[in-house]
Amino acid sequence: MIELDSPTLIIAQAIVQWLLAILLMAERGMDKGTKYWVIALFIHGIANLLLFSRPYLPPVIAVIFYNFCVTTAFSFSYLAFARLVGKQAPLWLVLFPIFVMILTMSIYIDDIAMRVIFASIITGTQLILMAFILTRGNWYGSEKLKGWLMYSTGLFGVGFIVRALFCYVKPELFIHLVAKSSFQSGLVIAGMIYIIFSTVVILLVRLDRLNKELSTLASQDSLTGLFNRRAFMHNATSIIASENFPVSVLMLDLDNFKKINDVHGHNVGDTVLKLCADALQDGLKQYGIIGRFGGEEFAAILPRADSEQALVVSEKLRLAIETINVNPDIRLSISIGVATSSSVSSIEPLLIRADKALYEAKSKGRNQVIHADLLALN
Ligand SMILES: Nc1nc2c(ncn2[C@@H]2O[C@H](COP(=O)(O)OP(=O)(O)OP(=O)(O)O)[C@@H](O)[C@H]2O)c(=O)[nH]1
Repeated sequence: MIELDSPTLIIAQAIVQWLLAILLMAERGMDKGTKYWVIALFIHGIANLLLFSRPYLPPVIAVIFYNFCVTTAFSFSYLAFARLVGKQAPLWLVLFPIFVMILTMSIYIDDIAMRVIFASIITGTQLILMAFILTRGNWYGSEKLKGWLMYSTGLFGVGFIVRALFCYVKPELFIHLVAKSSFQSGLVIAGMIYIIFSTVVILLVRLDRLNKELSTLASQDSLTGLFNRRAFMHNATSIIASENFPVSVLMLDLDNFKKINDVHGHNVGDTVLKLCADALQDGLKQYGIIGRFGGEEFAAILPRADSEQALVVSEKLRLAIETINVNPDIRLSISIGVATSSSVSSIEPLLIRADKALYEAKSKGRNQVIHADLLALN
């Protein structure tokens, strides 16, 4: 039967680290942060293998190369954590601990207590820096997960610093304690739990980020960056459901856009669409939301805007399009149909009325704003 003594656990930890690394590598399109974490796991595994084989290895490999592996693995872990919050770690912060570790291990190759003190200070500092970097930048994921990852990493870091102090004050007691298998086994098990936990957190954060990217892609018009029809309808429905009355809806359509495509080409047409979308969004920012319905047609909803206010905003938008200067041969204009209501239960009737008003604006010569209420009067 396999006993849970520390050498067995150390090998088990190496296997867990390599398995986790292989599992992460199976993911398609690994991002940089995950790559760094995979490298860290692999190197940590090598370090554990060296620790396991320590009695059979020459001191240079058993001590110096082992500690080099540990520090390098934590440097890569730091890089991975920095990426989790969208930051890039400075190179010196990655290389400096490795340099100090090799130097101190070489100097104190025959002094186990000093080796433990320096190795613990370096590892502890690296872990504390890993916890600290999580407080910077932007975290995409649950705050609870961030808290757990930050505190467990920081706690491990502080644990290593305490270990250094303990070893400095009572080296003989410390070495006796470390040699005791149950204490050592406990440390290895805690390390293993931490590694599995942090790998899961890294995966969950990545999943969260991918989800956010997907939902942005699903709601955005790829050319203009405005809401697409589906997302606009969803948002407009929420605005109406919250009874932000009176509510006004605008249907907006660029005039003679086909001519721009025909004369200047599709690429210029695309540029015009982007410029117009930016101008419309800019002009509407504080009043409501806008979406691209397709082609050169847009729709906007203005919560808590009566007819008068909607007409003022629409006129502002019409003028904004007129002043766009793509090139001297292109004169832009837009026709806008407006509809207002104080008690609708869905956006569809408003869209139909605004569309009728837009049709009227087009047939009356374009480049104008017409409110649906005027149609009813005629
Ligand atoms: N460049 C570009 N053109 C597009 C895009 N989507 C639709 N179009 C073009 O937009 C043009 C719309 O033409 P029409 O519906 O006749 O409208 P119009 O020329 O603006 O005329 P009015 O609306 O009556 O003023 C068509 O030529 C479409 O090919 C796009 O994403 N990019």
